[in-house]
Amino acid sequence: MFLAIDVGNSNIVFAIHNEENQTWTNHFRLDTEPESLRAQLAKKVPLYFLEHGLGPQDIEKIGISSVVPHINPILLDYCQSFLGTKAYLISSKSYSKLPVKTIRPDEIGTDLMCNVLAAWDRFQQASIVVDFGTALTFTVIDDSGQVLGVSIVPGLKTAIRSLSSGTAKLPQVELKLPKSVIGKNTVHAIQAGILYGYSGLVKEMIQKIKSETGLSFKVIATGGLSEILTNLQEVFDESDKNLTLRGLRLMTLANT
Ligand SMILES: Nc1ncnc2c1ncn2[C@@H]1O[C@H](COP(=O)(O)OP(=O)(O)O)[C@@H](O)[C@H]1O
Ligand SMILES: CC(C)(COP(=O)(O)O)[C@@H](O)C(=O)NCCC(=O)O
Ligand SMILES: [K+]
Repeated sequence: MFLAIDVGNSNIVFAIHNEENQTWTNHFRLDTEPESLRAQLAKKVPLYFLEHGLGPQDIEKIGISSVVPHINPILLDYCQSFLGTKAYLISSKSYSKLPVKTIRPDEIGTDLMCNVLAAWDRFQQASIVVDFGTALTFTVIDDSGQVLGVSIVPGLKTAIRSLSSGTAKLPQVELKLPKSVIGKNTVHAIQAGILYGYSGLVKEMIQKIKSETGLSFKVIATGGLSEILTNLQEVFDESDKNLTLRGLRLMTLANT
């Protein structure tokens, strides 16, 4: 079995891929910044393995994508000592053998490269990957697999959190699309502004990317919050919460 570890700014996702029947069988999430990551790893991972009848011997290969560098040594050490496997950490050196290319390998997030690799594997054509994570990102590849660039805005939860923490009277609200765009109370006002505002943002970004490049794109949604904007379904050709994990696996296999 293959273990994918995707370290984002909010969550560390652990996912197991069964190489025999080619399915993702198990997922679980840890907070990226818990009190003590080492303690959580030592407690939660073994418990999860135990509950699902898994043991370290079941894990044949491990790949890690991380956009939170200080977590890396902790995870690498954990994989070696608890799982007995040296994990492959995706880096700027991981891209040379891939069908997708970037001119700024040292800067672009490894998660975004995983996303476009999985998109390419799926469609082999120009694509825009929209990732609804801590940040909301648009990663654009052309029809030769070249990354044309990335656009980044605060993610949905990040926007709501920053609005609440920057004001005296605005609460944190549930990420729920209200019926009306005109808020009738403070909670609805924030939900209307953020959720309808972000829907418009996503549509405008996709439109702009299309008109600026003149390309015809597949548009793929991913990320923990990709199902919040239910009114955007027609905008996406595909929605795949496992996109980053799929790319992470392909990139690890291409390099190990
Ligand atoms: N199934 C889910 N339901 C609700 N919220 C989720 C779910 N999965 C993830 N989230 C939340 O969505 C946000 C973005 O998650 P994720 O895409 O994993 O972000 P990142 O990659 O930046 O860590 C996080 O705040 C996370 O807690
Ligand atoms: C843009 C990101 C913060 C997204 O991270 P996430 O929302 O998944 O936690 C991450 O991909 C990153 O740190 N990228 C480096 C900058 C770049 O891609 O240009
Ligand atoms: K992510």
